[in-house]
Amino acid sequence: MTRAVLSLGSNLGDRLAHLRAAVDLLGESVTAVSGVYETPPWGDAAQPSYLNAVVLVHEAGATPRHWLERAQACETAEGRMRDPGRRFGPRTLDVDVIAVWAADGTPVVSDDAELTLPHPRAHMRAFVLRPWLDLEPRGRLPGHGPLTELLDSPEVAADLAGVSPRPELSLESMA
Ligand SMILES: Nc1ncnc2c1ncn2[C@@H]1O[C@H](COP(=O)(O)OP(=O)(O)OP(=O)(O)O)[C@@H](O)[C@H]1O
Ligand SMILES: Nc1nc2c(c(=O)[nH]1)N=C(CO)CN2
Repeated sequence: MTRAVLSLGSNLGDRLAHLRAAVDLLGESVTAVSGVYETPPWGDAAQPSYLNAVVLVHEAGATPRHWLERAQACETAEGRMRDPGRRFGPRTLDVDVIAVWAADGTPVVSDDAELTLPHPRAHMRAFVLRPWLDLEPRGRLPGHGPLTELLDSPEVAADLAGVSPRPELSLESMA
């Protein structure tokens, strides 16, 4: 069994439908789905706001690369286009692999550019940490510490002020 945290984001088209499609495609691997949050764009301000959520996934024998492939399959299914000139630009669906744990609970650490684990920018992103906190109030980002402490850091706390719950947009029924 490997366990992973995946983040979902969308700021183009029917944002909620893209998030729902990801939960649907991940299917029975999904064990928990966070609330949906409206979040200001991070890293590239000139774009629409995002809807973000986090899912927990489990699957017997799944490798870290399996989770990357599942994430990328979701993005492809939702028509994700890459603009090489705009690293943090708008997208129909972004699915990032935030962290993966081996069967014995050990976090996977990787500096491979194809799959860096934990995700190298997750600790700076209120749009990842806040939805994850819904699911694991005592959660820890491997190598960085408790979610609560990361959310309290000045940089993340400033972004957190702009992160708004959208309870009317639940993904829960999709799990
Ligand atoms: N933990 C990870 N999760 C997802 N992709 C990763 C990860 N580590 C490395 N990558 C690689 O990053 C590449 C770019 O991914 P992508 O276009 O989704 O980045 P991005 O979403 O624009 O930026 P960010 O990763 O900061 O959210 C992918 O081809 C993938 O191989
Ligand atoms: N609020 C928010 N900002 C982002 C997001 C995202 O999912 N949410 N994803 C990005 C991809 O690198 C860049 N910026």
